[in-house]
Amino acid sequence: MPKSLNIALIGYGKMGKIIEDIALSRGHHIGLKVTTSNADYDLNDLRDIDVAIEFSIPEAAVKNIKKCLNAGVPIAIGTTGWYDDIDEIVGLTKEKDGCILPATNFSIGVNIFFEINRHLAALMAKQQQYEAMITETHHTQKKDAPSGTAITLAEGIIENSTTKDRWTKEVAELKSDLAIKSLRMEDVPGTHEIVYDSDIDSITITHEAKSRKGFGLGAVLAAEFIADKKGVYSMKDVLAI
Ligand SMILES: NC(=O)C1=CN([C@@H]2O[C@H](COP(=O)(O)OP(=O)(O)OC[C@H]3O[C@@H](n4cnc5c(N)ncnc54)[C@H](OP(=O)(O)O)[C@@H]3O)[C@@H](O)[C@H]2O)C=CC1
Ligand SMILES: O=C(O)C1=N[C@H](C(=O)O)C[C@H](O)C1
Repeated sequence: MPKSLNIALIGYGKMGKIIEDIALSRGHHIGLKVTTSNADYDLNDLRDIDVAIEFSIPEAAVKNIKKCLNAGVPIAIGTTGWYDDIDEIVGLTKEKDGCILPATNFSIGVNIFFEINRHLAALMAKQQQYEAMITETHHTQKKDAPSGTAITLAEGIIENSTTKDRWTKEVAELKSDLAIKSLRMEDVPGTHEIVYDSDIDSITITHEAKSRKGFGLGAVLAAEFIADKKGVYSMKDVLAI
């Protein structure tokens, strides 16, 4: 068992509640829960906190991350849809000698899927008869589209591709565009599919979350990993992949 931690759950919705159960089952304590009712919490509320786990809303994530950095509390960040500000947050982390671990997806399976995606994209770089497309499907309450995971998958393809140089929503207008299609359906925790299609055949790889438990477990593993660290980490560090 890891050292028992006093954890702040910043965002206590669908994910926050699952993370609470997993954290308690691993011997941790929840010292602070933040929702809209106490979103104005301050540095004093973070005083005895060992590590924070942030699963809130895209508009609130940056403010929450800054509060943790100013309080010297390491933070694992699950919220998606705020990544335009990542450079500022990485800069602030260095300036404050703080610790962050952002992940568009904390599940172990998805992080293995990210590696498979990069490898497949590198193989496909020489096979230009195949056209790539990403589809993500999520529950109807999801606020952002495309999903953070789909954007990470797209970045993995673009880095390894000789033809794709940007991702686009829904349709590829140019040959150099990689389309991400977003579907919303009742109760789907998160499914990501990449299709390489040609006139002759198609290759599809899919990750389908059966519940939110995998995201929650990964977030707690990440919090345990960063609790005594400084710097900028990813799930690759946690899983040593
Ligand atoms: N990285 C990953 O592995 C995963 C990421 N996510 C992402 O995590 C985020 C949260 O998902 P989910 O739990 O499903 O969402 P929910 O809508 O179920 O929960 C959001 C929570 O954030 C709270 N909140 C709202 N405003 C603030 C604020 N200013 N400060 C702190 N908390 C606030 C809400 O409060 P109230 O209860 O009062 O409304 C609620 O408790 C999303 O961005 C989602 O995309 C989701 C799953 C996995
Ligand atoms: O909002 C969600 O639910 C999820 N969000 C993350 C994302 O945007 O990729 C991760 C997961 O797919 C569930």
